[in-house]
Amino acid sequence: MFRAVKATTSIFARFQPLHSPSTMLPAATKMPATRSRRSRPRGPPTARSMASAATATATVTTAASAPAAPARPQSPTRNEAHFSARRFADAPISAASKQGIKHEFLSDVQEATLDSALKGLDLLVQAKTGTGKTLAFLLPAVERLSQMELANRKISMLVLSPTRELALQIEEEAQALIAHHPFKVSHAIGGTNMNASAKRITENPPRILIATPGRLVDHLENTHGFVHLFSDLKVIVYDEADRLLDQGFRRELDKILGYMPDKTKVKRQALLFSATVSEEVKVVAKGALASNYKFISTLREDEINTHEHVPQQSMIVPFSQQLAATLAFLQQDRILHNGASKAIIFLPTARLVGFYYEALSKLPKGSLPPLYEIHSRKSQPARIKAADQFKDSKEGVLISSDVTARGMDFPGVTLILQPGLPPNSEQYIHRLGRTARAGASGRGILILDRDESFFLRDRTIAGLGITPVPQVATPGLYHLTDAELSSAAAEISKVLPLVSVETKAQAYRAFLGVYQTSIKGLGWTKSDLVAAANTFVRTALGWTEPELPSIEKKTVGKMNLKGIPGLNVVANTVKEPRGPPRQQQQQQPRAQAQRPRN
Ligand SMILES: Nc1ncnc2c1ncn2[C@@H]1O[C@H](COP(=O)(O)OP(=O)(O)OP(=O)(O)O)[C@@H](O)[C@H]1O
Repeated sequence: MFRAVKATTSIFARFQPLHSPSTMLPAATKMPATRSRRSRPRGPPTARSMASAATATATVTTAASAPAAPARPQSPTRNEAHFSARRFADAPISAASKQGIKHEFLSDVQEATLDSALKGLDLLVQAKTGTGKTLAFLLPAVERLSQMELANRKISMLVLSPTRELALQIEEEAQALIAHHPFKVSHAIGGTNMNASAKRITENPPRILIATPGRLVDHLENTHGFVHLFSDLKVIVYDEADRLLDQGFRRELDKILGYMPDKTKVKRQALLFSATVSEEVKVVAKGALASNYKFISTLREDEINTHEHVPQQSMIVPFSQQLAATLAFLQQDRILHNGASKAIIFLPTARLVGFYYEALSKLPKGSLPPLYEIHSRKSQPARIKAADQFKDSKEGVLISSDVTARGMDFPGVTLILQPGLPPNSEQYIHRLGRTARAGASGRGILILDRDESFFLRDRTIAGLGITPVPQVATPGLYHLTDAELSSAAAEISKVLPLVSVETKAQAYRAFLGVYQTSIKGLGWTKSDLVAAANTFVRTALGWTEPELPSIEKKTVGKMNLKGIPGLNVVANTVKEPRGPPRQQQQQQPRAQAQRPRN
């Protein structure tokens, strides 16, 4: 088993104040600088890490309108670079692939897997978020295809992705890699026109297909000739393998594999990659792997978890103040990264994303960087547009559900905010992994109500070194004084009346739906849940109507809250509201069917 030995020095110097503030607000701050190329024990900074370091070294001046300045993080981070000393130029790969790769050194996971993958072995691979797993599976697979006799007009490589955005991102990376190969790549993802993708794929079959499971099953079952395209499949990749193998996708995966050629007749390679691979996943994964498969982890023996190198903090505030705390941290991040603050706020459901987005958009113009919103209730073109705009933005705030929590590579993200209970420790880690990618730095803050604080005692989470957000300015940490929280709360109280009643009602129902799945951990009874939601709607969402938002009888039943007093239960509407098209629902995992959509 490969276990990489990593450089222990940070590629970033500590945050250093340039000079003291001459006013109440600090004047300027120097952000982390990269170590000189000479002093790097391993590969040099890449274009991307250079770019993010350049951003990070910008001098920071506070805006006049900004709140009291945060203490400058003195970077307790030991943000390691995950690059090996092996150059792509020296790797046993084709000139065509070399031309398509823009990096100089292989990352640790690329180095650790290349030789085994080139031999055609099945692999189960675990490596930290943002360390180049995509190229680690694309490169050897493309190399092997380039040396094989391939049947004409067949798909030779299938990459499965749990989300549409990730599928498109993988396609883009594959496109760059194969630019000098005689291969084509295409996608099959939900939320797009089924007939158009059927035509595109069957009329001109790509050598590589990137697909989300739901849409792929749809094509296999309904598109004439589709199954036949896979009769010579050579490689199947499961990106975010643990997610694909969990209950939510199990049925789709079984169907997909049922349509693929018999492995004993057509030999194919399986590559399973993720940042989180639990012992249970290892057991389930065996079903997708040959018996002589290799498990490769680039985590060191002493690394208890995947992301402890990103400084993380937690803040306990009542539900009613979580939005205000979120705003205060966004403002601090803006001061710290003058003109280059890129934050993501992760929320557990589409409706709560909608509420945060609407509320924050009502703040006076210029209060925050541009806001973007992504969740499953947005149309696919709107999701793609928001993801692209946030990727390309110099500064911005993305408010998102978990549809972007895995795999998405948004450059230069400085802060991950997680208000409210994350679904589980794996999801916390993947969300956090949207920052500090490819050797860059970044931070995370988890904002919990006291009742949600049990999450911090989860075995994995407890091992991550999460430190509390101090209530006084403290070097090296984001902080939140009572005055700052009150000031943000005052700003929020002005915008809540501007948020639509429907948005608030939907967020209220989403709260009930999400928290009912965690009442055991929260130590709540069903009555406690209803009481918490009823307080939440008035204090956090600013609901001022005399009657609470209504909930249909059938929804109450689905939430297991029948007979619990305190809800405004109404009869079911006669006609079922029309759901989104079938393919748009396919990423909704079955195991979470009781939870509201994300
Ligand atoms: N050898 C390399 N040198 C420098 N940068 C690299 C290298 N390989 C990949 N990258 C860049 O690192 C970033 C993260 O890569 P990628 O998205 O593949 O990470 P990942 O490990 O799959 O992350 P996640 O676990 O979040 O899915 C991308 O911007 C990619 O272009």
